[in-house]
Amino acid sequence: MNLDDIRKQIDLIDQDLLNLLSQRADLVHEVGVVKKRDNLQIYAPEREQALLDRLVAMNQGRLPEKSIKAIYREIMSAALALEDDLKIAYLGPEGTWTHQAAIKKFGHSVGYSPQPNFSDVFDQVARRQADYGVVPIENSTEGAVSHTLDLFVDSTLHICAQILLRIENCLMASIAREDIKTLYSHPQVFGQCRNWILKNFPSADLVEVSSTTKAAQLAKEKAHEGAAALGGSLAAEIHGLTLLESAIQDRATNTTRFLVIGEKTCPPTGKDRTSILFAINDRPGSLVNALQAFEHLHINLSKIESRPSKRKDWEYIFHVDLSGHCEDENVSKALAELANHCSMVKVLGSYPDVSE
Ligand SMILES: O=C(O)C(=O)C[C@]1(C(=O)O)C=C[C@@H](O)C=C1
Repeated sequence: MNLDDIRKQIDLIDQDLLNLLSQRADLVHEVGVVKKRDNLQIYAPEREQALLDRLVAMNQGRLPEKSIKAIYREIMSAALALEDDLKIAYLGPEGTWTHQAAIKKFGHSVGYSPQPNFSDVFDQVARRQADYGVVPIENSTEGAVSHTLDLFVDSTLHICAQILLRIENCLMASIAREDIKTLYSHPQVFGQCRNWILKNFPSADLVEVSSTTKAAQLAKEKAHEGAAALGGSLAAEIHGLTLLESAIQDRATNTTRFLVIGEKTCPPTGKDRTSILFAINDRPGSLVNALQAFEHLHINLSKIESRPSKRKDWEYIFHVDLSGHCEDENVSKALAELANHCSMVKVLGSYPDVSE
């Protein structure tokens, strides 16, 4: 077959695909009407997960899993935009890793609202100026994002999904490498690239700023002072900087886990993760006793962080992630047992335990 003949066949298939997508859009519109009538959440992570799992399992063609997921991410993004004028708040400005995580989850058809800091992301969702928010919670090299953990303590919002994003940091500048005197970046990124900085720029000044996009902007504006930035390649693209070195993070697999926050949590999917926080009574053995609730019910704990309560010196709040959904029988029993040892227990949410 010659090229023209093959392209004619592709055109016919695209016509069919578009017709099918339009039929899907009509049904999605109906879903939106029902959800609004019944006051249900527009974004349904449990349904998205089930749909993706089913498509990947039934795929017998040439398309790799990654491509099927990327295509359907955008189909469902278009669906979300058709159902409602969805707005997602994230730590801006445009081009930050949080922005990229948000796009990975919600696609390109929904609206985005960059915020200057984490508390404003929480605030926008709480005041219904945004439908959902995206915030980083931990990095595989640098650990917890403590500011996010602290914001959950007084918030009424819930976690409804998680996003895992591989973070590849770069050195970017509009000057030559040998002229660099100052490095700008977000503190988390400095932490992720600590060994590389010590080896390559042991005497450079390190200046912490609120985001990697801001760092790129400053590298541009202060180029004459020897400024460069560390961050993602999108930040370099936005501010027209040259990538002088890529993949400078100390661990190749460097990954950040982000959370989607909204008014409600997510229904069970069969493979879920639950995030809780609690404060224990100040007595010997309290923490051990509290955690034994999970051992008794064979529940795996994947993470524990402690943060100062900020109410009383040397009093702590513990943040724990566990396998299972808060509606699962063993998890709800463990949470009830936990409450006997604590002055406060709060379930932040249960959500699909995706590994990408
Ligand atoms: O099934 C739903 O609840 C929908 O809103 C439809 C749909 C889809 O495109 O399939 C879109 C958005 C939701 O997050 C999940 C699925």
